[in-house]
Amino acid sequence: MLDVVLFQPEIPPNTGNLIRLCANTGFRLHLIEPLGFELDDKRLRRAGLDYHEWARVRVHRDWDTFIEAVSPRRVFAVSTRGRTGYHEPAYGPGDALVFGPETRGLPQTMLDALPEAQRLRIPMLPESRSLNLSNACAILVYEAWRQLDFDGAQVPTTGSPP
Ligand SMILES: C[S@@+](CC[C@H](N)C(=O)[O-])C[C@H]1O[C@@H](n2cnc3c(N)ncnc32)[C@H](O)[C@@H]1O
Repeated sequence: MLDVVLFQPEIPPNTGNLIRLCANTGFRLHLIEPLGFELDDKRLRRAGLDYHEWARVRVHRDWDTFIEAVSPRRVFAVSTRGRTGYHEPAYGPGDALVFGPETRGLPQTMLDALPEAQRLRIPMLPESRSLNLSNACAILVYEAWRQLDFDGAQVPTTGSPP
């Protein structure tokens, strides 16, 4: 399966949504400190997460610690400053999808360290600023999972009886 990485997330409900997204798709979720909230923040708890939904969440002290612990196959930085459409890569197990903090986005140094093909952008109309973090992440997760034929899921097939 793939790894979703939230780099220094700031807003609890976004992280809450993404804990649930990852629990529902089997993607692993990594949070890179510093976080803009405590993990027991009541705004995070308000997301109503069950115990099992926390099972795939790991917190890392910093970016280097994450790289050392996980050794991702490839890193894809997802950014409004990306140059490659998010639908273009052929995703595979072990790839990491990295998303930036809500107010700042990913550091330019992180983007500069990656080849253009690993800096991904979700199309928007001209003059748009950005999507919400959890929406952007859901788009990427479902594209990657679709490419993996929704591995592990029960997928309804067209024409089957109700
Ligand atoms: C609210 S946005 C950050 C906005 C920040 N000013 C920027 O330009 O990156 C939070 C995160 O969502 C993701 N994101 C939002 N819209 C995106 C888009 N159109 N293409 C790629 N990533 C996007 C990125 O990971 C971004 O760091």
